[in-house]
Amino acid sequence: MESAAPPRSFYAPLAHSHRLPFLTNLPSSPAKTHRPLQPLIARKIPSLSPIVASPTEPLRSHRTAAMAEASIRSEKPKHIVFKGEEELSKSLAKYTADLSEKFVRERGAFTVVLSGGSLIKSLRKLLEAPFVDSIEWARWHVFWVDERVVKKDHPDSNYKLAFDGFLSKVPIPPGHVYAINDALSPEGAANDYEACLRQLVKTEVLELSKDNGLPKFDLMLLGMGPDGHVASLFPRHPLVKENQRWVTFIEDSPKPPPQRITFTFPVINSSSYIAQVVCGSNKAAAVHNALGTEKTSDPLPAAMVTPRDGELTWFLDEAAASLLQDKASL
Ligand SMILES: O=C(O)[C@H](O)[C@@H](O)[C@H](O)[C@H](O)COP(=O)(O)O
Repeated sequence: MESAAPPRSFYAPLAHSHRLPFLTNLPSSPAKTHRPLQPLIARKIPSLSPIVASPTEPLRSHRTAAMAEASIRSEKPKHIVFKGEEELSKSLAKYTADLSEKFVRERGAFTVVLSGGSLIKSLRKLLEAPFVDSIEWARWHVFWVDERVVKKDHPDSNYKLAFDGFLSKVPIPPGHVYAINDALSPEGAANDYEACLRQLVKTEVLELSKDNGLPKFDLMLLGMGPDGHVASLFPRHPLVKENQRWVTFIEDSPKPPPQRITFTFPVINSSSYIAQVVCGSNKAAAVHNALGTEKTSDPLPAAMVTPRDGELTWFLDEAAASLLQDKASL
């Protein structure tokens, strides 16, 4: 039995009680957004297994056309439940490092898409041994699945969140960190970001899916809001149906701030690997709803994450998984 969809609004206005110090030297151009703080470390890690506790095939490459077109899933995606966020973050680091090693070996680059929110904190184990020393950071290319249209030094900026908590601590080349142009309107920033992606296809940093001509990111790291939104694609918002644009914009986001840009579902679902990282009891109802297999005409955005030819894994803590039937934790 499915739980009812969570109520429409979970979002009280944000209190900006403690503004963080302004960052300096953060140009608007996507080509130069980030300063590496450490020398490059390029030692390869030995071959590692694809992921812990993998109950299904590592990569679902033989999905039927009908399955690929489905807007809601017809099978239960892989999910892993951890006792707590600490255990989850260790596994997420290994999962990410393994995929980094795989894609760097296979094609010399690793395209990683970040979201905002608590995900960034859950990436902290990548900053520790053995991962910090073994990952080929110079081969990483970092994108955002969604971004708030604010200046890069604003406390609401997903770029700032990721820079302060993660990117400033690893030697990813500045030109490989693709932040939005924060001088533009939401529409302008979405157009600019899409143009940036199209340019990266030309230079072969980004691959295209052979079957649908959309960019195929190696790894997308998604969070989920308590209302079941992913990226800036919110329940019952028309943008969840956008299927022409790669990147679009929203000016009435129910979660503040209202102006954002976001990848669309066709692009999200063209990824090779997607990790849906969710912690906390306030998300249990949405997790239960999204991981259900019953078809509904009004699926939560989180249930619309259905990679066409890739692998989706949910990383859950016990609290987020508390309403699931099969919630044995690692
Ligand atoms: O910019 C944003 O608002 C995020 O990208 C958003 O999609 C986030 O990932 C979820 O709201 C989960 O956030 P929490 O993990 O903080 O709940």
